[in-house]
Amino acid sequence: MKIALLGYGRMGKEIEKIAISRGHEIIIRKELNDVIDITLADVAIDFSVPDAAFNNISDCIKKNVPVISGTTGWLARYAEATAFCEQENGAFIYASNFSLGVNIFFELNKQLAKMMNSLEDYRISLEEIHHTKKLDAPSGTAITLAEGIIANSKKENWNLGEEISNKNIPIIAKRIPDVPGTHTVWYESEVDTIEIKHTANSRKGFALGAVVAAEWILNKTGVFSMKDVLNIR
Ligand SMILES: NC(=O)C1=CN([C@@H]2O[C@H](COP(=O)(O)OP(=O)(O)OC[C@H]3O[C@@H](n4cnc5c(N)ncnc54)[C@H](O)[C@@H]3O)[C@@H](O)[C@H]2O)C=CC1
Ligand SMILES: O=C(O)C1=N[C@H](C(=O)O)C[C@H](O)C1
Repeated sequence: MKIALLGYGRMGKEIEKIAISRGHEIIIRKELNDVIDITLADVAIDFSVPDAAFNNISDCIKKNVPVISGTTGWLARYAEATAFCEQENGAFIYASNFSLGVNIFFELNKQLAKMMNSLEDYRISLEEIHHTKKLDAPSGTAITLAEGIIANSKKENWNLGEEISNKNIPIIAKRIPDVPGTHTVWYESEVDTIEIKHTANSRKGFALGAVVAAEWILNKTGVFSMKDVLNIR
């Protein structure tokens, strides 16, 4: 496949290595306001910055190039992007986290939320730890985890910080140099604690998942998720 990388930072470079090792070619490495001809690519992979993701994605959809996006922090415009994709008969996947391990962790988190739903003695909280260069907080992955709990419990919303009520899920965001991404969900009572945790050891798992998604979306139209790509049911 001929791949356009929209964003050639830490993730763009990691994706390039994996893509080449799987026999693909990187034909575009877009940074900032570079002018590119996206139609030269079979597929585009966007790991850019929150302010750029929506325009990068809509440009691909407009020009009929399937697009994978892992950029976080732009989700206020996600519904607009999916509506545009449906309207234009495009192909689009967004995932807050492309690693296989985290996508399994998402399902575990939903199951645990269902099991804990009626146990009122447990206080829930979420923590995400990332490197100090990360622009957004909380992480996209922490938001997906919180949404998974909300869909399967009496919780109604999440908030950044330690504030706790019956209805909310507090998300603590920590920034520590060089941490690729660690997410923990806690249920704490007076007598014990249940903890589920995912630790990324490097960015390789995110990059591999993004390339696998790019291979999968070729010749498809529609809005998909990593659940579709990985066939998780
Ligand atoms: N979904 C996932 O599995 C993962 C998502 N991420 C997310 O991916 C994004 C990128 O992460 P990193 O590579 O670590 O950041 P980075 O800061 O190393 O790279 C972002 C790059 O985007 C470039 N950029 C700025 N404006 C642009 C534009 N208009 N078009 C194209 N590129 C532009 C920047 O110059 C920079 O090189 C972040 O939002 C991060 O949260 C990161 C890891 C995994
Ligand atoms: O910025 C990062 O690095 C990461 N961002 C994603 C997120 O916001 O969840 C995924 C991963 O945790 C790394």
